[in-house]
Amino acid sequence: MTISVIDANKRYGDFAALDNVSIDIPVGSLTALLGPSGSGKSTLLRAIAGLDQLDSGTVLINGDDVTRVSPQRRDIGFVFQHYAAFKHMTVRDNVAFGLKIRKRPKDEVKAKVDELLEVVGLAGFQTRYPAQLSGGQRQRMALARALAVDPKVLLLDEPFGALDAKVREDLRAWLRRLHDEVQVTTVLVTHDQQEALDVADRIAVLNKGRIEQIGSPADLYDRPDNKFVMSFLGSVAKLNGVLVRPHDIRVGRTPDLALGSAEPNAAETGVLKATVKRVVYLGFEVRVELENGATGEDFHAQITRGDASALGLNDGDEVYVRATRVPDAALA
Ligand SMILES: Nc1ncnc2c1ncn2[C@@H]1O[C@H](COP(=O)(O)OP(=O)(O)OP(=O)(O)O)[C@@H](O)[C@H]1O
Repeated sequence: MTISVIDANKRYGDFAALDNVSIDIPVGSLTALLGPSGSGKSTLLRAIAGLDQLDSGTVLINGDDVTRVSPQRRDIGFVFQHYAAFKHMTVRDNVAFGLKIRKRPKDEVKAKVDELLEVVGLAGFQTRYPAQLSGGQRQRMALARALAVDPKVLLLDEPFGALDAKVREDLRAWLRRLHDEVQVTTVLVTHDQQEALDVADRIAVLNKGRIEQIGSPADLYDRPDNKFVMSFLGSVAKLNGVLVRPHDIRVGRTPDLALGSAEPNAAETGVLKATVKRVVYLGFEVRVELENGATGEDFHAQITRGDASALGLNDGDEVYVRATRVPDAALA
């Protein structure tokens, strides 16, 4: 179901948690709300869920104005970072909860729960209690519970926030597959740009209660609208005041590395002197950690293994760098 938020405003005292926010979330998409702490992500999600009232603005779900409809009647599944499972209930009963209160027939409940536990990879865990699950398994149980009532919309507020990096990564991949399978319109709140790039097909970047940009991960990464989006989504280096991506930096032994190049924007940063501080081999790519000769600032360039071995870089070497590509936003 399409979700539209139109001109949403929410203030806490003088503070604008949402400042005239409008967003369309297409049916079946997995949209990430991404932004730093306090940017308004959870406030926007809670407004979509109906858990908080907006001061002004409208929320439409599939064209219906639900702005004043209670959360229970919005057909929404919700999962928070710290999911509160019913400790005294088994996994099966936790997942069945929403169906039971809707008084669905017993065999239907059992079939649905078994199917969902299969989908979330918890088949065989039916009779365990939440305390007997790992953190990642508990979050998957929470997702199964949210999906049990066939919500029109699934809202996830940092659902993997409390878990360690490896488990987060596994769950991200899993959520992506689940979403491809179930195709429920999903909105995920995260402050982790890697998570957003990894899992979402659309990302809305929030900053200070406003939406800076909405687009596909590739759009935001390659064609950011402004410096905030550029810096928030991916690493940047500052060369002569211009923001560039580390893989758009060329490293050479001599200053003439800029000559004879047809690459656009090459002149924007000019050629800078830098000192190699460390060379880190990351597999296919090599990260060259550098110190800007003019400003003393640290930055890094990401180059191929082939280029690195051709250059034969050592710590302490003096090199020259320049950008091969500068997004328009970096110059604005
Ligand atoms: N009930 C409240 N009373 C007062 N201020 C609030 C309340 N809820 C949220 N805020 C403020 O509104 C702003 C936005 O909060 P919100 O939770 O939406 O941010 P967020 O982007 O989700 O941040 P985080 O990633 O830290 O959860 C914050 O500055 C927060 O302090």
